Amino acid sequence: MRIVADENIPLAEAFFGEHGELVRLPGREMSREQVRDADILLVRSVTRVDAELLAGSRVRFVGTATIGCDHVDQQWLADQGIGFASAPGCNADSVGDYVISTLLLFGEQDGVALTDRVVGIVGAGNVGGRLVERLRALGIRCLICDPPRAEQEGGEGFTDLDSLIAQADVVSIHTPLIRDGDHPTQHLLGERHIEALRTDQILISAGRGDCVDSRALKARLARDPDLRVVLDVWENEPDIDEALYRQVAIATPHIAGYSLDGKLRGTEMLYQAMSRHFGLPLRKRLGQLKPENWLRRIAVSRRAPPQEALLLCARTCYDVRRDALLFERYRRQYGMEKGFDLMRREYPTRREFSTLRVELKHSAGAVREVLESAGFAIRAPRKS
Ligand SMILES: NC(=O)c1ccc[n+]([C@@H]2O[C@H](COP(=O)([O-])OP(=O)(O)OC[C@H]3O[C@@H](n4cnc5c(N)ncnc54)[C@H](O)[C@@H]3O)[C@@H](O)[C@H]2O)c1
Ligand SMILES: O=C(O)[C@H](O)[C@H](O)COP(=O)(O)O
Repeated sequence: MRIVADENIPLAEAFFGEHGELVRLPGREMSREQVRDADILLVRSVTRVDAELLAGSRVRFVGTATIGCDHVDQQWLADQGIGFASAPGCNADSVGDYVISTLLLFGEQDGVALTDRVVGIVGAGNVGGRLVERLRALGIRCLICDPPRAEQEGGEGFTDLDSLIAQADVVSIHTPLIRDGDHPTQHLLGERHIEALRTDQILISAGRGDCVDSRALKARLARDPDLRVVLDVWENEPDIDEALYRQVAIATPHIAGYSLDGKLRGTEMLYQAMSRHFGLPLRKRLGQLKPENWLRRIAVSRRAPPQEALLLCARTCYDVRRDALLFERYRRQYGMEKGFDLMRREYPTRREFSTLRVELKHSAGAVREVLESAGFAIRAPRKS
């Protein structure tokens, strides 16, 4: 078989190599001619997969190693009998790490404890839902706006977007890009909502760029530069609005989910789906191929102040400021459009909180509770 894969899918050779010739291509530039003779196409979110790319090709299976699927015309694939798989949840915890790093940073800057801020999560699926679990375990009050879930599960525990914006200190958006239907998310955070934000609120957007009306956001920030906005996703990536880039408090080039663990999970999920589709045996497992975190463990004593231990462990794994600084360096050196994608291609290895083993000399206590809630792997003596 001929397999065409985005060059940013790690371990594609290890997982798919035995099934045929593997051709690596830059995702944003994949053309009709390049994929015409492929049997399998493996993409990330930067390749538009539709009739224009695939009509008349030999492709029988398409996989996207991402959570988001708005770049794939799934109906067209189904109509053609082409198999399709995505990687639901693969990098959900990485996005959670990104948000927790951001909350810790602002908490430290403002001298405000994590638990003193109410966090409003818009879109509580794999990403937002898992984030809510971690934040609540940390003792943080969370509000959830997720109308499709509210409809299915009954309204209890859910709030509407207006009330969430009125009550939360942090508004964190984790919705997919949905262009039609009962609950579209394109410009979900539109001018009215953006105007309703208070200057002392924090807005985080890590779902898809089009979920926030960036023109309205730009206008608001021009009048109110103290409003803190964290943008990981943008309209018109990679050629994003430079004026907006300069206005936001933290700007990153769509890397919230870019931990090695999240990406590798995505590759393995596609391998499993592809094997099922073609009736092939599963010979490879991520456990055999995944590198260990080079920082294997960190030891914390019972005297450690829990919040300081959390800050230290979180920053040891991931600090969002590193990515904001790196993005600025790439932008200066290569310009926005090229710098945006180059940083993503050369992204330094980042590991999830869950790969850092925290050793405690005691079985229980506040430090353990906090670190476990944040998602670290705890090793402690058994309770006697
Ligand atoms: N920045 C990144 O690196 C990154 C990484 C992973 C995922 N994402 C994006 O985040 C999105 C969400 O990921 P997920 O794994 O949680 O997806 P998911 O499908 O598990 O959950 C999405 C949730 O959004 C809810 N939703 C749908 N329409 C809504 C609306 N109008 N208002 C509020 N909620 C609504 C759904 O009911 C669902 O619970 C992905 O589709 C992807 O676009 C971004
Ligand atoms: O949907 C996802 O999984 C994420 O947005 C993912 O991190 C996107 O990565 P990309 O396709 O941009 O490499």
